[in-house]
Amino acid sequence: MKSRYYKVFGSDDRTLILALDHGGAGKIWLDPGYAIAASVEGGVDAVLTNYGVIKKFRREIGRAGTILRGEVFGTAKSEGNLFLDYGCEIPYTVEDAVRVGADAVMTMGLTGTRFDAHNMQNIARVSAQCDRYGLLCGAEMLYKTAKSASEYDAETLNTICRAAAEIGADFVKGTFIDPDGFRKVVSNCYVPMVVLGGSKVDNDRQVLEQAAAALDCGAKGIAIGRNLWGHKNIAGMAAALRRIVHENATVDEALRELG
Ligand SMILES: O=C(CO)COP(=O)(O)O
Repeated sequence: MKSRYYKVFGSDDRTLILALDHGGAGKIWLDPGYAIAASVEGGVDAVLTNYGVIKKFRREIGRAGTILRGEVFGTAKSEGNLFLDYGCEIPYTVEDAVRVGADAVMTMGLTGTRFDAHNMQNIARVSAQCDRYGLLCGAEMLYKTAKSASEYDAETLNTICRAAAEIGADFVKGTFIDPDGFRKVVSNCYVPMVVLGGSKVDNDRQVLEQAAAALDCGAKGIAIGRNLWGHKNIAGMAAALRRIVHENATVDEALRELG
């Protein structure tokens, strides 16, 4: 498991992850091989993606860490709300993950709905299986109710992230909130926390600033999707983020990677 840990996290215990696991949410016109190759060229540590993408684009992933998205959420054409109306299901086994060369499995810890316990049990099950095979289990911790889309106070974020660590997640992916609140959550979540990206913005500085702020509060990395694979210069953006994650560069220094 240690060697797989260091495929996902660098020797400084930090990670930059390309998140290409969105279920058809805008990326379906994208060439995954191109996005992966450019991100790896720019210096991502790991690629989080779906089973079929791993199988097809193994060459492009190359030596980067490989994180299998465990769930299949349905397509963007589904009726109903993917998160609120269905429990998460993980059709792949950890043995399947090993077979495609994954170093970790990412599970969806969607809380706040009537499927909360079901989804947490998925994490527990995958975590125990991952231990058996020496893979890491990541848990993406979200809280959504019919009323609140994804608004987090520190208490809520702390509850769900800590719960994931307690049932066996080796690292937790969560949303960045205000710095003071986030710092408390990170310090209470005794496994590494990685922050997720966010909706597409046309402002590189803003993306880099948010990454730097999260790391400054103790996050061990970032998992970034739309603002990386949706960028016109994917390799440059990955290189800029890498400077923030692994070199403690300032945002101005990192921006130079983008010309
Ligand atoms: O981690 C992520 C998805 O799994 C983050 O994706 P976005 O950056 O597009 O929000």
